[in-house]
Amino acid sequence: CYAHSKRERQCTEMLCIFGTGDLGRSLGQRLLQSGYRVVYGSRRPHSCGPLPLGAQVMSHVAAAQSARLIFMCVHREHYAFLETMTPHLKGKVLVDISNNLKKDMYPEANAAYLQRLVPDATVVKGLNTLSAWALQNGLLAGKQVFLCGNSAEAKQAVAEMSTKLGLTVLDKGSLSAARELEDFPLQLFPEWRLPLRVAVGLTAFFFFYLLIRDIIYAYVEQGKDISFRITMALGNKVFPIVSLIMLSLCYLPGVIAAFLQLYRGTKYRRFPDWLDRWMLCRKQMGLIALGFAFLHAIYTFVIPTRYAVRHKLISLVMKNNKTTPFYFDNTEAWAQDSFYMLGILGFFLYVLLGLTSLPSVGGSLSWREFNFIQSKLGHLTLCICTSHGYIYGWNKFLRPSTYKWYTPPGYMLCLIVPSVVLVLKALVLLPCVDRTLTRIRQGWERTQPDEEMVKATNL
Ligand SMILES: NC(=O)C1=CN([C@@H]2O[C@H](COP(=O)(O)OP(=O)(O)OC[C@H]3O[C@@H](n4cnc5c(N)ncnc54)[C@H](OP(=O)(O)O)[C@@H]3O)[C@@H](O)[C@H]2O)C=CC1
Ligand SMILES: [Cu+2]
Repeated sequence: CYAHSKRERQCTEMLCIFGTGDLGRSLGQRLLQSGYRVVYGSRRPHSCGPLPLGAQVMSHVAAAQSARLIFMCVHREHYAFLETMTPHLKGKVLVDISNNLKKDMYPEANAAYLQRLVPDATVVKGLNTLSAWALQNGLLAGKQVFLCGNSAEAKQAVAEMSTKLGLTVLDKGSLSAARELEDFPLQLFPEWRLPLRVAVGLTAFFFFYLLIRDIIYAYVEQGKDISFRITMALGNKVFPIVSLIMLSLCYLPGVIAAFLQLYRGTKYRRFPDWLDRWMLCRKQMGLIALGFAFLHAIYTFVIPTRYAVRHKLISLVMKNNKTTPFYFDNTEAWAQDSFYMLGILGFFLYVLLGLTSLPSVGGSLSWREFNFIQSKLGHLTLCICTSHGYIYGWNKFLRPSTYKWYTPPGYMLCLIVPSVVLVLKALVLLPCVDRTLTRIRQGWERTQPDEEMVKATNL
């Protein structure tokens, strides 16, 4: 290659791929499209099937000699063949892309094993979160890949190549991180696990609670069979309750963290693990809350078409027609209309929050805009939805016409949790508290002159 500028030289750089399987072929095709030259190392260079146009194929040894960067697109089980050719791999950079089928399948990470087999080469672990499918279909733009390795220079070479393919590279440090990297593709929604468990737990709890309280109790006590309510009415109680609690749980760790920082007077100490984990799944909590709010909205829309509700309304009107005239009650109108108004507003804000949590939308906002929407509007949403809940409770249990001697504890719970969050948030927003917190978050104690230093310089 006689190109002069560094750029041109890179463009025609020769890269080597060991293995002509799915991943090898897709990666080679992608590299060729990005302007690299590609040579394959194969056990059977003459019968390895169709390869991307423009790629060469040779024996492993010959291929290794014509490039410095070698991608290992071979399963770990077959690495042993490298042992016989270690002299030809001296000084080469071996990129280990391999994955395993299970966690902890082998005592050491694949990359560590490779390094042990070929001690004179430099191993870089990475790109293993890519798939042959994504490579082939060009779904790479902005996708994040991880690298780790002991040689900064080798990592740099792989990172440059990855950037050229349109990938975003994240350096995970030395080769000892290989294990972690190999576990990434085996993860199953890790950040969704906790929120989903909480949601399922809450749903189950409130479902059975309401089943016993509303339906079984009515049957046992009054002999009334209202089991049809399981289908709609029960769900439309469970969903808003779970939604509201999940939304509060999404904002609770934020205020706890603020109080912890206030208490400690510093932001330089790590949060306890449980709080860390909780903070990391706030987005998922919020999205699940949005899902339940959606269900609640849909269930509410069909109420007027429900047989039981129509029947109740019609008999009410007939009863009123016969006896007393049907008065228009202003208080009633206020109670009902403000209940719906808050519900609609709350739901609208909910959706807005959900939209801005999408990476494509959130990414286009400035930090301040994002923070404004997620924190200020988020707490406003919580406030509106909680008020919606309070008015519901007032209509249902406390108004003179509907008065019941007690409010069900399950219902209270769904109001207590968000109320606590809101009160705590209000405390944090008090000017004096807010000022202290801002100072802590700006790391003010680090900017204070160190007393010892002052003394020393005075001396
Ligand atoms: N497929 C994918 O989407 C991804 C795969 N990976 C990893 O890439 C590696 C390759 O995967 P994939 O391409 O799907 O696998 P394939 O089975 O499709 O290809 C493996 C290739 O390895 C070579 N090979 C097989 N046996 C031996 C042996 N005994 N000695 C030397 N070479 C051998 C063969 O090439 P030849 O006949 O030319 O020698 C074969 O084509 C794996 O470690 C996998 O974990 C990582 C991320 C995604
Ligand atoms: Cu509602």
